[in-house]
Amino acid sequence: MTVSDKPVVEKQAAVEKQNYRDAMARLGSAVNIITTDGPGGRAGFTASAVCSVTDSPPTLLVCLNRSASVHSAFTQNQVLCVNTLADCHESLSNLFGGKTPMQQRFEAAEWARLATGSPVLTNALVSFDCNVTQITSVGTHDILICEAVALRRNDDSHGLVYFDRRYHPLMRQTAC
Ligand SMILES: NC(=O)C1=CN([C@@H]2O[C@H](COP(=O)(O)OP(=O)(O)OC[C@H]3O[C@@H](n4cnc5c(N)ncnc54)[C@H](O)[C@@H]3O)[C@@H](O)[C@H]2O)C=CC1
Ligand SMILES: Cc1cc2nc3c(=O)[nH]c(=O)nc-3n(C[C@H](O)[C@H](O)[C@H](O)COP(=O)(O)O)c2cc1C
Repeated sequence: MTVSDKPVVEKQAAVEKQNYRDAMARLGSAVNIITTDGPGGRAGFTASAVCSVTDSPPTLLVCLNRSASVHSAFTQNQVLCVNTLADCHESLSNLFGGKTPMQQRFEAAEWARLATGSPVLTNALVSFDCNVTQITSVGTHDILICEAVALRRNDDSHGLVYFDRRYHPLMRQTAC
């Protein structure tokens, strides 16, 4: 039997936007509510485009569409909190991912503050309170490079994954 070691690749002149989104929908990711407060006002939005960059200094990145209504608040304030959602937060994620007025988004949950003054979701799986240290534009989005200055964890919560355009609970292994 002959086994080809070459993967099957569909040749295309260019990757269409819709094909790209359909492909990206197959990458499962954590869901986060990114918040800010300061001179630019209080704001928050749902984001799956969040990634760890380096632990020295502790740095993550957040991709934010420049056409989002929250964009100017984040670039003016230069601080943000990444609140990673737990399995109970599906409706909160939809609220912060839609066209809902800002006050209505924040009224739906309880918030605290850590070092930067950005709203910290009290029952988030984990919260990273950050200073925005660099902003780089790529295509439609700004990549916000963020240095964590305070952390808060809820070690008993289960996780939430966004995969195939739906939310899925991710259960923590419990001792038995
Ligand atoms: N990175 C982003 O800006 C993301 C934006 N969204 C927005 O949330 C809404 C619902 O999304 P879905 O139900 O997942 O269906 P969808 O078909 O719009 O997106 C499928 C996947 O493509 C990627 N994606 C979507 N819009 C993108 C954008 N403007 N820039 C870069 N990547 C993008 C994401 O990985 C997303 O999970 C849409 O309006 C979408 O634009 C969702 C996920 C990520
Ligand atoms: C599951 C999910 C993930 C999302 N991820 C991102 C993201 O990573 N970056 C982004 O700019 N927008 C993302 N969005 C879209 C924003 O949440 C949405 O555009 C934001 O609420 C701004 O909307 P507004 O202009 O009505 O305020 C996502 C939406 C959903 C539902």
